[in-house]
Amino acid sequence: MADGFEGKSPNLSARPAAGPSYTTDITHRYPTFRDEPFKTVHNWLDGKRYDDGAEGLWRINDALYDLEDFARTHPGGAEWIHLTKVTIGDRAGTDITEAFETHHIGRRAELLLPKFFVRRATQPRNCRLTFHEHGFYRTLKRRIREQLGRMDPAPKEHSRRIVDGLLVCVLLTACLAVRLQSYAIGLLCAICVSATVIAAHNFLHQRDNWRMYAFNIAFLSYREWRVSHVMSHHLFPNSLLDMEISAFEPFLCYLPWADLKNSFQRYGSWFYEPFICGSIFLSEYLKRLMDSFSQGKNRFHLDDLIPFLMPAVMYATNPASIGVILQMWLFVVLMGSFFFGMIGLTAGHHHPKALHSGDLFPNDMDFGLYQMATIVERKGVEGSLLKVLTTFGDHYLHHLFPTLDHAILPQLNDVFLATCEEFGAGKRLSSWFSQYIAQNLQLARVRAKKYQS
Ligand code: HEM
Repeated sequence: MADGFEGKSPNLSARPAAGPSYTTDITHRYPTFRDEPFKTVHNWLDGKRYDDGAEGLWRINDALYDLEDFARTHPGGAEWIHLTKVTIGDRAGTDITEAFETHHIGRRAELLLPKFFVRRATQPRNCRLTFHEHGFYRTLKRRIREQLGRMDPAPKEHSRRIVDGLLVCVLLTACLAVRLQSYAIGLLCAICVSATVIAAHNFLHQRDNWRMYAFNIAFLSYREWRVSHVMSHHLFPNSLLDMEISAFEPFLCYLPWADLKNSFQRYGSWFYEPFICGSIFLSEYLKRLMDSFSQGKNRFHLDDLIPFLMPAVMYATNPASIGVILQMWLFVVLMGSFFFGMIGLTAGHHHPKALHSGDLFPNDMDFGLYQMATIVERKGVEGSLLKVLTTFGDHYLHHLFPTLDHAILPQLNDVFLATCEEFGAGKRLSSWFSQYIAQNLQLARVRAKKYQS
């Protein structure tokens, strides 16, 4: 099927004909559970298991593996492996090809893999993206691997110091804001909260480490983001599988599908979007609460207590009334969420020049070239690690190799740009202001475009 979907799908009658070698999304099947009212990570994982049909095992390319016993000793942490397998009815197992390819730059994982081989898969992969040996992604990965051997790892320490410093700033400004009952300092605290959460995101991509918990400071969960951001958004950006698109629907509709958004959604969203941004932190927590009650399964972990660290410190250091503390805390969380949302939604994907599901692109696109086509990077932060870390900067390289610390990415830039040139893939950059305008234009866009390399 070239331009339609197997299984459930929306009305695509308004789409231009794709033709035999073009497609409008990277998967064959319309993602199961995508349109459930609660866009939870558990629904996403269940839907992916159902659609991947990995025959009860883990799939990588066209082979099936049993990683049950390996999970405990996986150097990146057991969670990654556990998240990707749980059975649902007679469909089970997950295709982890993209996760495996992007999370292991060295050859250790690849050499270990045959130990867990069970059998060849009987069905083709649901995802159309390819990893050919001499294609863009694998070529770049080989060159990055060589470059990593020559690289200076010392700057990684700067990333750690930045997150530590930001955490201290959050707690200090939170206490001061309550003591002086100053909403101006509260606003400063909110900026620090947003910066801390974004900088901590660098660490949730890596092997388990304590700084990933800083991501939970204001109600988000590093564990859930390992699904909605790492496994969904990073691996399948701007596609139907991207939770950072589906989670905002029907309020913010970034896909250019005329039949899925009315004029109010296209243009009204320009005005109500800031309120949606302000509600991201709290609504994620509420969603987990409601999911726990409705499914009768506890979705909470000990680290979900981390958001209460801020009010606890406010209370411990101030004689102010509980009412004042609660008001200030709520203000900081709402404003922190607003900054986080505005920075995140304009970081690099929602731009009319970026490829989205519904646009036309080649059927067997290289994974790396697809990633390149879905990004328009915000310029103006390069050269400052603090700015890069706190604004989702260096978006191209980070998307392609998410486990690499942002601090070392500049050392890989030359090899990256040379490989891009060789494969005719250009970096696209845009200013903060034009990125904001472009994001609104993308909300309004309904006309599909054709991919051009
Ligand atoms: C869902 C799939 C998987 C994910 C998301 C994942 C994720 C990760 C992460 C985040 C790291 C740490 C990388 C770093 O901080 O540099 C890692 C390391 C590693 N993983 Fe995985 N992994 C997956 C599957 C596998 C499989 C199937 C194997 C092998 C059978 C494997 C073997 C390894 C090895 C050997 C390392 C250490 C890499 C090194 O030292 O070079 N992983 N993985």
